[in-house]
Amino acid sequence: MKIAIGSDHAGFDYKGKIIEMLTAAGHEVSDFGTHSAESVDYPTYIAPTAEAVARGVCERGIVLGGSGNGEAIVANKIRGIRCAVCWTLETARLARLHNDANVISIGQRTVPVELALEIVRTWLGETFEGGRHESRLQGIAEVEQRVAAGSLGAYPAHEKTLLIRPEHLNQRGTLFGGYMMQWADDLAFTAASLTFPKANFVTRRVEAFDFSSPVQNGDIVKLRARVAKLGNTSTAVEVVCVNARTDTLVFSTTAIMVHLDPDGQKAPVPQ
Ligand SMILES: O=C(CO)[C@H](O)[C@H](O)COP(=O)(O)O
Repeated sequence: MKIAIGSDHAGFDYKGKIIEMLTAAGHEVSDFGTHSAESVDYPTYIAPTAEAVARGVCERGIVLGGSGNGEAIVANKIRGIRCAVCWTLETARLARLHNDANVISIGQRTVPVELALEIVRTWLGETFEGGRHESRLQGIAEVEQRVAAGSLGAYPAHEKTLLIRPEHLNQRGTLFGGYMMQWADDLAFTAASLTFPKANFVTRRVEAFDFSSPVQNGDIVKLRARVAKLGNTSTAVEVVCVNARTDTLVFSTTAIMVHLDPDGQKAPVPQ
């Protein structure tokens, strides 16, 4: 079986031991890191591990950390992933029988190594029971679909894709940040206004713009804005910009949009 595995520093030791065991048993293991016990942030390694399973590149995934909780949280953000935290043989068994978990998460600081290895063997050895659990998995899939469609959970995202042309460049030949600031403010306004159509928003402020990677002529950038929080008279809109050619973050910021009544006074955001 093709198995994806990933951990942070706190799960690094068990990751190596699990890889050894799986390889010896004839499985093909893709190791998504981390590659040392140096402290790292687990989403960097867990998201690609879970993604490999979601995309069908690997059939199953194993994620590890200190407790395994944060790792499971990350994995479960990826559409199509059902990740269960396992700390006993029973939780490993049920992860398959009831949840058809395609990823499991183990906390290296919570279980002895022999038990961790047995958890993996148990989970791999069991089969989904089906029956009454089928409709529950169907329910999970429907929740995912509604979240993706924006009808459940967070406020919907609004996107804008831009091709960077020569007229957008500064004297150094990279994107002039002022254009980006205008596009970000426009999109934040659009996202707030489409989320609360009865409101009359103006921008109160936009938090720091920290351009973490330059944008070149011919690059394609994607801006995404989403209402993150609703206050009484204002909303906070998250804006994220990614260079779609290089898949790197260009910046992320938050815009505060205030609703004004017909007299130009701050007023509760109408819903
Ligand atoms: O399990 C985890 C997340 O749920 C992490 O591995 C854990 O939080 C890492 O902690 P530290 O930075 O103190 O080593």
